[in-house]
Amino acid sequence: MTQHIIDGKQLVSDIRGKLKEEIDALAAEGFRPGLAVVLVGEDPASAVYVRNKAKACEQVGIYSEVHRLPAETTQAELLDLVDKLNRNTSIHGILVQLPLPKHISEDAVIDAIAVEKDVDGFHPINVGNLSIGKPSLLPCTPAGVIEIIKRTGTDIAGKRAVVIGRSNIVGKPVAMLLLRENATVTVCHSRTANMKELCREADILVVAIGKAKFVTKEFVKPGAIVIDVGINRLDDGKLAGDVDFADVVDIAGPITPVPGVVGPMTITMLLQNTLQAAKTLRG
Ligand SMILES: Nc1nc(=O)c2c([nH]1)NC[C@@H]1CN(c3ccc(C(=O)N[C@@H](CCC(=O)O)C(=O)O)cc3)C=[N+]21
Repeated sequence: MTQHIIDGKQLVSDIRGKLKEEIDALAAEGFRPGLAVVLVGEDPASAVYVRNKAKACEQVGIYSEVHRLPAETTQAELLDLVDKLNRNTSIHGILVQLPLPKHISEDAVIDAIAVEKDVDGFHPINVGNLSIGKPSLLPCTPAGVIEIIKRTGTDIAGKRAVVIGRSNIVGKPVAMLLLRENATVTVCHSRTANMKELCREADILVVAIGKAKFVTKEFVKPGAIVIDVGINRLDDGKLAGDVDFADVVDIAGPITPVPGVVGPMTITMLLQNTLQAAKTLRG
């Protein structure tokens, strides 16, 4: 019984295939979307993601450039680069990889990115537009989560959705997007009482808490959709999600394994955002 395990490869290749068609059509008109990725310092995990992003861009025909800056880069130097990228007309998306070294204010850097080029959807204007239901660039992981749920064939409207985690980059925006799809949304966090009982009410359970194998079968209603956003490196070097997959897989409905679905979908949504930004900026 594995047909309810969501196939990330299939999902991602479907969407990237459609993006490529659209990008090829733009190329025929002499226009090419461009993404700039900025990496400050030497975090090895970040280096892997940045390489994956560049590879994905190449796959669909998006121009990409990676700016690797030393860990000692000052905030002023980084802001100067962001300013140049804001004014560079062949760049339509700017992603500054987080976290940044402690001497640089992430807020200051995010605020400096042109709203139209903010393909992470982290700028306060994009966050605000999401929350009041106006068009905006959506944060990639949350947008990917909604896309995954929709592609299971589920009608989100009227469903009970529970999100575990309330971060600005995943939990809160996922809750906003589920609300926009007319789910009834509950957000759980470290101070939530009766978390298992609340989660067991969920038709859709999204887990972004950052604790390996936190969610066991006592959290899951039989047949519920389980989306695991966690990526935790275990002592043995393997990756594990926030969901104890082996424990939950037999009781859950459609479920995402880690690695394989949410991560690659995040990158796919980054490609989609870059295309969207490019079309907007082109006018
Ligand atoms: N400004 C900014 N935007 C981000 O979107 C951003 C960021 N900073 N900082 C770091 C996190 C992390 N992140 C991932 C994206 C894809 C995978 C991914 O594709 N993971 C593969 C496995 C990769 C592996 O083997 O390590 C998977 O889950 O199947 C993982 C993590 C984006 N992030």
